Amino acid sequence: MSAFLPEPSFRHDSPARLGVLLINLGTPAAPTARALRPYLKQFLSDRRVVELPRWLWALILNGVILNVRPRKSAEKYASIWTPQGSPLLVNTCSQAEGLASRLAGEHVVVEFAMRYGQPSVEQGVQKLRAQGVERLLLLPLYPQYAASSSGSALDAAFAALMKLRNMPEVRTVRHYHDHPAYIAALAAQVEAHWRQHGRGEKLLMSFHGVPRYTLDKGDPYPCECHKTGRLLAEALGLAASDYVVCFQSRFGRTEWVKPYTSDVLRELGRQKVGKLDVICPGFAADCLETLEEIAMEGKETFLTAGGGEYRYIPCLNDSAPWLEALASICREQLAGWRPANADLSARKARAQAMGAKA
Ligand SMILES: C=CC1=C(C)c2cc3[nH]c(cc4nc(cc5[nH]c(cc1n2)c(C)c5CCC(=O)O)C(CCC(=O)O)=C4C)c(C)c3C=C
Ligand SMILES: [Fe+2]
Ligand SMILES: [Fe+2]
Repeated sequence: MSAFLPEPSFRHDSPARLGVLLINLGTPAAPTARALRPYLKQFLSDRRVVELPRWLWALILNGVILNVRPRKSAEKYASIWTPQGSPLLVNTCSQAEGLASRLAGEHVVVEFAMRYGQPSVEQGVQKLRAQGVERLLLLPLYPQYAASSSGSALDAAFAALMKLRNMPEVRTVRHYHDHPAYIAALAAQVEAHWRQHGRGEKLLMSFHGVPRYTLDKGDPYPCECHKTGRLLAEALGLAASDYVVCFQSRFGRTEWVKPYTSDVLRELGRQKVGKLDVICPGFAADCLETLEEIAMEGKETFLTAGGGEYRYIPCLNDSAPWLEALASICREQLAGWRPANADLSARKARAQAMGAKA
């Protein structure tokens, strides 16, 4: 039997179609310990995510984490689950729909996939191939590059491509942390919040953390987070003392990049900050880490420490400025591929002209 997947039967002489695959992290199928276990096993077995020696990590993961964490995480997921499902899945799906409708007139098809869980990256690649996509843009939805997020998403896409006999041409967006359209969409999100609720005393920007050793080994992630923070502050006209960049979601016992969001929230509470605005610029879509850890737990930490009002600003989700930004990021990458399409339309026009003569 062939090692390669059968090719979909589309016409090879039709115009080369462009495709975009949006890739996000993934989410369990249900907010239950039963669904969390395989999801966490897949996620935490990724060697891009945990870099401990394999044998040691297998002992810790199977012996401790997978016996304890699924139940605890399931409770957290249950607190944010919507009637349509996991917020991350719902938001990513509507981003894909919004992007597809913006690019539909440009012969570009869009699918989304999840690095862990469903719909898988392999399914995403196959769906695009089945629609005749010969030029494929891979777009991990993480604005800042980390080996454990964007790197791993691209690994999964390349692994899926390895199984194809007839590979498409491929481009990747490895990050967009300083893209003007992304920064403008974030600024628009904060400004809309300010218009509704008034301006807070400080803007806290919380990014997902990574282990400190990844920075020491050359991962650019924390630097990209700081750059996003600085550019957003500039776009909003904030002074250095008006905002703070910090890192959330610490996992395990090793040191992660600092300052930790929980420590900063406690400190700002102690300082009796009256109105704190909180945004998570590193998450394109609201999810467990933003809705539970930041909007709920973070609020409690701040208020318990003596803080005043805690105002969580939603992620970009399917806001119009963000979908426009996403479409621009795609168009820039797809641009170099267009001349070939133009050739094809010229060929089509010639064929039509010849048809008209006949
Ligand atoms: C084990 C270490 C982890 C690293 C490294 C890590 C990096 C990382 N993660 C995201 C984005 C998300 N992570 C989410 C959940 C989540 N993250 C970890 C661990 C690491 N992440 C765990 C164990 C979990 C599962 C939930 C839990 O049990 O607490 C999510 C939310 C998913 C959802 O369904 O809502 C996102 C998004 C980035 C961007 C990143 C590196 C920069
Ligand atoms: Fe994570
Ligand atoms: Fe978390």
